[in-house]
Amino acid sequence: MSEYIVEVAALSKQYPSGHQALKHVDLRIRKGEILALLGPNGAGKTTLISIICGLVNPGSGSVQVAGFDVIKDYRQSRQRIGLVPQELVVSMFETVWNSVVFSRGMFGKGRDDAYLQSVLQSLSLWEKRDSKVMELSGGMKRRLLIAKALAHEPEVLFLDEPTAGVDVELRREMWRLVGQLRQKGVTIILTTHYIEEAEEIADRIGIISRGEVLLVEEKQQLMARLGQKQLMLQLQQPLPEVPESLAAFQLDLSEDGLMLTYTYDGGSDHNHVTEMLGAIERARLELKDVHTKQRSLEQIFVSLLEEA
Ligand SMILES: Nc1ncnc2c1ncn2[C@@H]1O[C@H](COP(=O)(O)OP(=O)(O)OP(=O)(O)O)[C@@H](O)[C@H]1O
Repeated sequence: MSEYIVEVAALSKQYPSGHQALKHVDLRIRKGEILALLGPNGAGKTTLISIICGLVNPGSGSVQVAGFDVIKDYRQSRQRIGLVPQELVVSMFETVWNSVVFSRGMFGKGRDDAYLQSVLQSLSLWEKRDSKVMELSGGMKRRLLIAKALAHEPEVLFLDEPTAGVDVELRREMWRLVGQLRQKGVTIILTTHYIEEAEEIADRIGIISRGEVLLVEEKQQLMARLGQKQLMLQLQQPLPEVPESLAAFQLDLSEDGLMLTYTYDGGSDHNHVTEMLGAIERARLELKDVHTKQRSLEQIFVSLLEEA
């Protein structure tokens, strides 16, 4: 058995308009991971997800889900996938309960009311089971989309911008659910414009720009490799300028003279923090407080896109 649940190889897609939305994309998604796909508007994320879910025809290349080709073995591969789309695609006159029953049936799964009840409960929709979709609030409709995507017990869940326009509380709730699903072994792929979210929740980060995958890397590794760190030293007494003996460390002195900042490479084993602190002591500078700051995923993302 392969350790990958989704395997995309040499995938290219040109829309009839002539727009090349994907260029030779290779991507392998591991069973049970949470992969966040980041990229600016129009980068090709939705196109990629739609091809994996069998909704858009690939131009060239191949896509397999659990070993099944998304074209040749469409039903087999699609059965394993739950998709939470960006936009609402639900009949407004249907009740909540009927719409999840329908979603389950669509993939040939036998009826299992106890399971569907647990899905609705985990999304705080059980009380609304007899309500029509049009009677739900916007946040509830979004949760219903997730319930529908989970109705047939998929192995892989795609969440395309799940938290766009969603309030903070619901967003928290969604991430809690994503965490629970992952514990059950569900693989989760999400696209988001909220990079702090990806930073918090993802195991790996993929960055897409102009139809190309720029990188796919473990989040921890990416943060360590590209995340500069800063050590900030708050002084007891203001300094008029950085002392000569500390020049080698290229410290930055704040305008009020009370803060020295040392910036170093967070991923390198060879930083000079210890030497710098020794030099501070020899210069007889008294410290009031010390704290560190790490460059965020958002800053890393922006600079990677600029480079590209
Ligand atoms: N059906 C279509 N016909 C022609 N061009 C399309 C079609 N769908 C998408 N595109 C184009 O393909 C490119 C990629 O779009 P896609 O929706 O995949 O991007 P995205 O990364 O999901 O963007 P966003 O973050 O805005 O959702 C865009 O330039 C878009 O205009």
